[in-house]
Amino acid sequence: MQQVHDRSGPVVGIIPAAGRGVRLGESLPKAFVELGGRTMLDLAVESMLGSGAVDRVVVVAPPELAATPPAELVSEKYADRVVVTAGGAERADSVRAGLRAASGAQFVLVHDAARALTPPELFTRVADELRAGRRAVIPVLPVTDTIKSVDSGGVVTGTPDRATLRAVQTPQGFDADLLDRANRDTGDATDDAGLVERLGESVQTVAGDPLAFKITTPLDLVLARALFAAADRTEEGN
Ligand SMILES: Nc1ccn([C@@H]2O[C@H](COP(=O)(O)OP(=O)(O)OP(=O)(O)O)[C@@H](O)[C@H]2O)c(=O)n1
Ligand SMILES: C[C@](O)(CO)[C@H](O)COP(=O)(O)O
Repeated sequence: MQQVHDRSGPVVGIIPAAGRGVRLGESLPKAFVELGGRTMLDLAVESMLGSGAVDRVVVVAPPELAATPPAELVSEKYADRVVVTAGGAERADSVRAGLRAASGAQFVLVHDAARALTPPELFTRVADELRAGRRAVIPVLPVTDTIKSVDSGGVVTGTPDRATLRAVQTPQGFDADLLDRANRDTGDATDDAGLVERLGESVQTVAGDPLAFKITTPLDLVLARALFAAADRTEEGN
C-alpha cells in the first residue's frame, strides 16, 4: 500500500531583515525604513501571519538589534508568534541563521522584509502547494523587458528566449528538511531555490504578484510609499 505522507505540520516563516540597504541609501537598515509610519519589517510580519498560512515567524535582524524584544519590532498583535535572531554578512548567511531558529517546522517560507507590500494571498498560494505535496515552490512573474547576456566589456553575447524567463519573488516555500540539506553546501545562489536546484530537486513556480516587488532603490521606495498611501485612503473610504 502506498504510504501517505502527513503534510499538516507547522509552517514557519523566515524573514531575512539583516541587510543594510546600501542601494536604498537611507541612514538605517532597510527593514526599519517606514512606509506610512510602519516599518517594512512590521508590514511583512503582518502580511505573513495575517495570511493564516504561517504559524510563527523567525525575524533575522541586524546583529545589533537581535536582542530586541519582538514587541518592540513588530505589532503587539503578532509579537508572541515572533522570535528574533541575528543575521549574517550575506543574505544566505541570514537565511541559514533563520533556519537554525526554525526548529519544529515541517515547512518554511523564506520572505524578504524588503517585499513589504506582498499581499497575504501570496503566502497562502505558496503554502497550499507545499501542503499539496510540492517540496519547493517559488512565486514568479513574466519578464517584460528583453534580457541580454553581456561579456565583461559590455558586449552582448546572447538574447535568451524571453518566453522561458521569469522574474523570481518571495515567499519561497520549502520542506524544511530539504532547505536545510540545500544549505549545508554554501554556494553563490542569489535565492534559496537556487540551492535546492543544485540538489537536482524540482522547483515548482506559482503566479507571483506585482505588489511583492522588492524595495531596493530610492525609486522603489517612492512607489511603495505612494501605493501604501493609496491603499490607506481606499480603506478609510470604506
Ligand atoms: N546580510 C543580509 C543581506 C540581506 N538580508 C535581507 O535580504 C532581503 C533581500 O535583500 P536586499 O533587498 O538585497 O537587501 P540589502 O542587502 O539590505 O540591500 P543592499 O544590497 O542594497 O544593501 C532584505 O530583506 C534584507 O534585509 C539579510 O537578511 N541579511
Ligand atoms: C531572493 C530574491 O528576492 C529573489 O528575487 C533576490 O534574489 C534577492 O536578491 P538580493 O540581491 O539579495 O536582493
